[in-house]
Amino acid sequence: MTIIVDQPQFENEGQAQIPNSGEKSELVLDGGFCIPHANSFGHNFRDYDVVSERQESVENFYRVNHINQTVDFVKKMREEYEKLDKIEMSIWESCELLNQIVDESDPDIDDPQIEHLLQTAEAIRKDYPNQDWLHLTALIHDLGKVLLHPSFGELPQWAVVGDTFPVGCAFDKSIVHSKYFVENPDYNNPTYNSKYGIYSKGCGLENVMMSWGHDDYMYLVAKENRTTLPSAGLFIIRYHSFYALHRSGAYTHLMNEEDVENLKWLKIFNKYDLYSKSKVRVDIEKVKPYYESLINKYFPAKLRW
Ligand SMILES: O[C@H]1[C@H](O)[C@@H](O)[C@H](O)[C@@H](O)[C@H]1O
Ligand SMILES: [Fe+2]
Ligand SMILES: [Fe+2]
Repeated sequence: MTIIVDQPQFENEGQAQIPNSGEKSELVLDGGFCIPHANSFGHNFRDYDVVSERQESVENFYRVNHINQTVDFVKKMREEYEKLDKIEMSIWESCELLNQIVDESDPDIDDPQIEHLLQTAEAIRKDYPNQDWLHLTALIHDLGKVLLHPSFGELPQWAVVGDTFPVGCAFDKSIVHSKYFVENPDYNNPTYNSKYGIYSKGCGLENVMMSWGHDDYMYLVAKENRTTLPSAGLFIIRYHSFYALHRSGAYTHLMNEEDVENLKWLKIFNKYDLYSKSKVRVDIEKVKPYYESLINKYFPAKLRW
């Protein structure tokens, strides 16, 4: 299959690997996908400053998030959730659980999350029909938001949703509402507030501690339950909220070669994650058998969470 790249920043970076087939081919971005002009509230996507009914609460969300996401907090969360001792549940069951949850950080959507999962997955499936791992990645990318549910410790919104960023090195200006980092205890700590902080050039994102939330948690669940998804799928799950990297190009000095390859897929995925958010409903019962077959292919029947 030969498809063409239409995004300039990829032009000189060589060709991207199709993880499942092992063959090299060119990638099409937006394989026909139409990017809408406005979100479901009639505003631009990811406009965090426009006056809207959600602006104030979203800004307040980021204030609390930026103050509390510290190196110590992330270490504690990783230790707690690595145990995977909360519940046993299938992927589909967790999709249904997510239906009760609304994300307070998102200026573009206030629908139940299962709509967003299916809208993303169906949109990407249409443009990349042969990449079934990408369809499943889209379906599960936000499942880590179950952390908001009482069975998972009912974490506060600031510890589950919103954009993510590295802790242990300087907070970048491109992070949404970055002014609130001045109140973060790590902000004035010389060990943590330089460009590299506790990291080194090209150390690889897997060695970087990200702010704790649904991305890192779902990555952990998928990996520890031995998913057979390719590394690009796991990368998308783990870094899809890292807008400072995939949108603004910050923190690239921490990436290694594998990150550079995987980032190409994340950039493709992001278009569907962001711009498929709409009021158009997907017929869940109709598409369920297809996604169940993918879940069986890439995951065990029950997962430890
Ligand atoms: O508010 C949204 C939402 O929480 C998404 O799930 C996350 O991936 C985005 O990065 C964030 O901006
Ligand atoms: Fe997300
Ligand atoms: Fe999402």
